Amino acid sequence: MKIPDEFQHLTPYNMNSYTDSFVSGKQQKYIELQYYRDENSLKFYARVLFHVETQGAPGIVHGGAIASVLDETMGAVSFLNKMPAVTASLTVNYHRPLPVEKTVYIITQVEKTEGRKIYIIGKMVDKNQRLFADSKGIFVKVPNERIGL
Ligand SMILES: CCCCCCCCCCCCCCCC(=O)SCCNC(=O)CCNC(=O)[C@H](O)C(C)(C)COP(=O)(O)OP(=O)(O)OC[C@H]1O[C@@H](n2cnc3c(N)ncnc32)[C@H](O)[C@@H]1OP(=O)(O)O
Repeated sequence: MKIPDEFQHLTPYNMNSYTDSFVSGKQQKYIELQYYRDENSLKFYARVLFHVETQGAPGIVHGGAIASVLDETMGAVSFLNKMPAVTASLTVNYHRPLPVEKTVYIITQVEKTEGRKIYIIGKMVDKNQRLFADSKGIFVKVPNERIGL
């Protein structure tokens, strides 16, 4: 199935359930973000629109903004799979410049786990399946109380 069709079958995540995040919280006005869950898979999804305030070079979304959203969407997939974890390492490949004010879609998934390590991958594409960035990271499971749960 292709994005964004795939999103039509997903459950929108209640964005008011946690509103303190720098990336998705209520204080953040420059990135429009909606998360989605798929009850039947280990994937997590986001629809994202970066406003002009997130630009680095004129008209182009700052790579750090892209990395932040990928990081959180990757972290969220581990939480939702009941593996609270923190980012230990994150690699982002930027395949083409992302214009501001353009809607893109993120899919993240757990690739494998090894002890406390969770290997997570992500990708960001537009509605035509053009790849803007992809990512991989190692997240390390930590006790709930370490992250305020
Ligand atoms: C719920 C949905 C809501 C949706 C809506 C709201 C979302 C709401 C937010 C939710 C999602 C958060 C999304 C953002 C996620 C962050 O941004 S987390 C913040 C940034 N990251 C951090 O602060 C982590 C800082 N680092 C640390 O705390 C510690 O170094 C670590 C990573 C816990 C590891 O320390 P440790 O516990 O002492 O463990 P250690 O024995 O050193 O390592 C364990 C294993 O990991 C490996 N490892 C450690 N570091 C590395 C590394 N850098 N590279 C590779 N391997 C490593 C070790 O080699 C070891 O491997 P094994 O020997 O077991 O094979």
